[in-house]
Amino acid sequence: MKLYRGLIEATVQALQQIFSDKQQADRVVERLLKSNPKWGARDRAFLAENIYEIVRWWRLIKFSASLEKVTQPDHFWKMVGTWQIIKPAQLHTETDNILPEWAEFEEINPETVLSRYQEALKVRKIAQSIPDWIDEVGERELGDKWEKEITALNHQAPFVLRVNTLKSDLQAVISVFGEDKVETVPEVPTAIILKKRQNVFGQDAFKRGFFEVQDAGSQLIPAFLDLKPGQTVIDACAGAGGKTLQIASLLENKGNIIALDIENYKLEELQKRAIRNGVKILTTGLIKNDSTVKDLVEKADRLLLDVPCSGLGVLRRNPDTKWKLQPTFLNTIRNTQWHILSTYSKMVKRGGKMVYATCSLLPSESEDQVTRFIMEFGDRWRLMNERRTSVADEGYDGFYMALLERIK
Ligand SMILES: C[S@@+](CC[C@H](N)C(=O)[O-])C[C@H]1O[C@@H](n2cnc3c(N)ncnc32)[C@H](O)[C@@H]1O
Repeated sequence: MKLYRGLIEATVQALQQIFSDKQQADRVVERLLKSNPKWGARDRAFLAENIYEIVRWWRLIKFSASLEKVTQPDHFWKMVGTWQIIKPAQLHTETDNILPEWAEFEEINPETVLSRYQEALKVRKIAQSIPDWIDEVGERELGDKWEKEITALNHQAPFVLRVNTLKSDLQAVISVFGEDKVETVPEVPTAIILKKRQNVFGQDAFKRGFFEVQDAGSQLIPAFLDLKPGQTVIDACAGAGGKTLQIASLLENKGNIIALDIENYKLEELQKRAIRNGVKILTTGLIKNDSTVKDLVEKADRLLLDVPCSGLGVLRRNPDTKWKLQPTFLNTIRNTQWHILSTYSKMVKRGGKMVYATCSLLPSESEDQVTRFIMEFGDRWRLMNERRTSVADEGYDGFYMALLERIK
């Protein structure tokens, strides 16, 4: 595709906001597209993809561009120009890689770039474009599996919908897009993969609550809770409620859902989504201190702990996480996860069940936390089932889920 100056300027600006101003990539892209409604579908797709791919391959591009740091506007231009040169090889596309004769690209020598790129491919952490410390943690915790997972995490994620069975059904949502435009997922009966990315949020079917956007692997987590209509379910880290809404579907709108979080704006968003989804059994509660949890001791038939985590399992969707995560955050978040697991679990009734889930590939945030829990509380709890989804082998995002039963 011919490079249009306006689009490349917008790309440079967006990257400055992400890397210099530390803004979230998805928000930057969303704002950029909203503030330029006249751009056509092709330009919008080019921009979003170009920005995400540059963020994903930042370290590889920086090496190919022979840049030590990227702080000044000319560095950002060099990064964007360098990406256009290596993009066909990196993404196996047929796009040409000849740069326009713009002053900002004058100093880029394509031959040097391509030779540096070949060198980069020999070193995993540069070829896979990850910080040293993430490569080290990944290898230490996952061993041989790390390389194939991180390789898979560097591909664009599929675009997946969850059919809201409170308002619609699989066939009806498929017909909104057309049989030939979608794929289904045998293991996940409410998941539909759109073969081509598109803006679904303007669709009438979305506004009427027939579907939500949710990865198929994520849809396995509420299903893991072994839900029955009529139960009281607490979703203790509900966020904006992707999984809460699915829980309501699985309960067939019968019973009670109490959705908690420490961030009020997320619960407000959940309430809006719940109205769109036709959810009638939801109460939300802001966790301000331990008393919220104390008031709910032994109230839940089912508890979902979709705990905050490193997000390393969803790097395909949030590639900027690689650059924003700090090693110290891992320790802090493991402590938070342990606090949530060891204290929030008291909200489950005797005979009730809970699911502990993360979107991390790391056992230290997942399996190890559950092992510690069973070691400390094994007289009251038993581990019933555990599942890890593989990005490389199954194509889902990388989730961990454990189903535990309170026996006493
Ligand atoms: C992985 S996200 C949840 C995603 C959500 N369940 C969904 O499906 O969309 C983790 C959530 O935990 C919340 N959180 C962080 N610390 C918490 C705490 N101590 N207690 C409860 N929620 C917490 C965060 O605000 C965040 O919304």
